[in-house]
Amino acid sequence: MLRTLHSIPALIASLLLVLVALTGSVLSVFPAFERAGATGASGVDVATLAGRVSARLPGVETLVRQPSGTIVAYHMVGSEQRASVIDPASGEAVAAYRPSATQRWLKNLHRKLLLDDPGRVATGVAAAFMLFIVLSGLMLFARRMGGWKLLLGRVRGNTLQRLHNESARPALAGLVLSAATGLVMSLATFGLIPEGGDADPFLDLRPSGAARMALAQMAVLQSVDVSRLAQLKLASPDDPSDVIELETADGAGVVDPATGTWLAYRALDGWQRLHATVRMLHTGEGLWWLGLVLGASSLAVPLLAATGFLLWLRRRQSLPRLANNAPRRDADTLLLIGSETHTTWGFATALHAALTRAGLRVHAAPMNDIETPHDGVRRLLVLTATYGDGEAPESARQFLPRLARLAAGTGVAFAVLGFGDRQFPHFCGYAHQVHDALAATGLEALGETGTVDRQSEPEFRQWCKWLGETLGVALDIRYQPLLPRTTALELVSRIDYGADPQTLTAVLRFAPRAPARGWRTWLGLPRLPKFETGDLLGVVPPGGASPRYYSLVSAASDGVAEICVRRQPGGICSGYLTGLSPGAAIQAFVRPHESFRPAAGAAPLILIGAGTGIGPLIGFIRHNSARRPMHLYFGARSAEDGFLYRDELDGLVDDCRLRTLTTAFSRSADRAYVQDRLLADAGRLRASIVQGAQVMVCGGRQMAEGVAHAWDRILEGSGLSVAQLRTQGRYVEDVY
Ligand SMILES: Cc1cc2nc3c(=O)[nH]c(=O)nc-3n(C[C@H](O)[C@H](O)[C@H](O)COP(=O)(O)O)c2cc1C
Repeated sequence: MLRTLHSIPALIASLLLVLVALTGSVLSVFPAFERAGATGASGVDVATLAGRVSARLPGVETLVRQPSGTIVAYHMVGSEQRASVIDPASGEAVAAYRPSATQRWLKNLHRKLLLDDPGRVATGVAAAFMLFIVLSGLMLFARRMGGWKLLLGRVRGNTLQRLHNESARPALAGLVLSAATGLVMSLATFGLIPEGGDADPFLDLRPSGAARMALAQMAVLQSVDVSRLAQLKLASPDDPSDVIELETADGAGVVDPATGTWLAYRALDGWQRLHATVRMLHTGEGLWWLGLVLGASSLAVPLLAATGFLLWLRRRQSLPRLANNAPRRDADTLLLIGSETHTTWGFATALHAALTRAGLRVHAAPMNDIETPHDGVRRLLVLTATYGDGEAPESARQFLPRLARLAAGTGVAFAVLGFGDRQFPHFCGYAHQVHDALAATGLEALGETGTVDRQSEPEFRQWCKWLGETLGVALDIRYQPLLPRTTALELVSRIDYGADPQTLTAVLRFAPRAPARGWRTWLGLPRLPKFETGDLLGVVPPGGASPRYYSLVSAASDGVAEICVRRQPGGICSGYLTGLSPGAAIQAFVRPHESFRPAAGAAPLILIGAGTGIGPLIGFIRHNSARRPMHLYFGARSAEDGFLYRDELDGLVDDCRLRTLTTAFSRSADRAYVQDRLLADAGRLRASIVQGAQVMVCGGRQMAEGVAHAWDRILEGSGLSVAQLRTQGRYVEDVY
């Protein structure tokens, strides 16, 4: 709900917001410029200034201090009124005062869209929208990050999500301030909040005598520093009954020209002070640096509007259209889905179709729509993703609070399948919470919570198989992940490792397949898709339905797509790839894997891999032209069997791209695993981590679990843990 509310106004108001924000950004620069050009008047009191100016400009009527500090005198020359910029040190007019026409035009555009009241209303509404969007966006962002305390943590998600959130974060405070102060100013314009200063005007005040005191001698004027001056209107020389009017940052009053003392004075009331402060905070007039900060924040608005719109569009497009969704009242099975970026819906759709084909009446709905199941419901199936720090995704946010209010169910069995990512400390944490909460209401659990890591299709199928067996129905799952457009790649070289042809490992290098002829060849096309080392190459074997993913060793800038593939017994895709000869072509696509990249900076990298897991790690080392300290722990069967990239690694050590290479061979006399090598180097590794090192692990799940366990031992007593490092993005894995 919040998300929808958050997107729709963003869509409607985005153009208006962008216009108001951009004009605000440009306007924010003026106070800084004016401030730079203003002649300083610090330490001078108003009496001295007025004395100096009246000596130099006998026809002076009014002195005005601009928020930038510039003093402007309005004075008569003959019968003509002029405005001049004054040098406070001498009282001399140094230039004619000409306010910028561009600035005035921009202000009109910013405040009222060059219209009158309708424009003012529109910009007022825009300010209110902006405030709403920024505050609701902030709440969503905090939830996604796992709480307010983690607001400054590492932003995760795809490129678009990260671009949106990372550009929003530094701009948020500035945008809240701009929008809130803009809103207050608009409300005041339309009289919806008081402006203050309602007291009666000063009327009929007369000088106490005919003789006038010299301005420089007047006590009241002496007591006001020029930096507090707003306006000083002098008494007319031709009218003996005229008085002096003085407005300062603190109040306004009338000064007796005969004595230089107050005839009347009134300090600003609370509302006037509030509006003065709000105006200063909004415009930066009088606080130029804040103006620049707010202007810079507003620059983020077009980017946020564009990325927010694209994210909203993506979410809409990925919403499923469920065929044959049974009405809730007829259903015997409830299928509840907790999802944020909708991939879980793809799995739910396949399960829904299979259960329906098996003869069940299935009603699928977002988890937030939970209601007390009616009498005909026999089973409740929950498929949910996890976000933040083990928390609910958007469409499940209301689930647990609502469940707590529902009547305890009977005769309903339930099963929960979690979708998550093992790289997060609370893998499928929310699914586990849901399981426990359902069990606590007295429902019967069909089994333990199932989990699916990174949308793994085999793991999903395995759970469905278990579910089918448990329910006693045959489930024919026809899950079809939506595949991106594929590119034809041609195998240009291969190097084989391993003694046993059944389990050999091949390093395969592909280049984009050039069309036989045509304009694309002339233009130097085709090209490789964009990818970085560590991204995944998705390959669909001929006749296969779903892709297998291989970590990319190379980056697109290397001109080839290089992967390491181990032939798995019975593996369709690995068998297909390791059976290719140079010249053969495959269809492939790239899936970014942004969380598996070396962090920016020069901190050491500790790379740990076994078997084909060395692939992306050697890719990072190859690209280490800055000679950042990199240490590789590599595990294989033996120096003769499975020691991938052996010669190249020696070269990389000589070249200092790789500082240290530590090997662990599981089938040699000195039998060891990478974990053993890590534990042997515990002291050095702990020191490295304390200095900010990042750990990158790539390989099979068992190895990764053993390595994480070893690291927890290594970090004992350091005040750090693998879980903490993961949250900081300093312990990342590519596990299969
Ligand atoms: C910002 C963010 C936070 C995440 N937090 C977790 C987490 O704490 N635990 C977990 O197992 N998975 C986490 N994930 C992974 C998602 O749960 C996983 O990708 C899931 O398949 C997404 O499903 P959906 O597309 O239906 O929302 C997170 C993903 C993102 C983008």
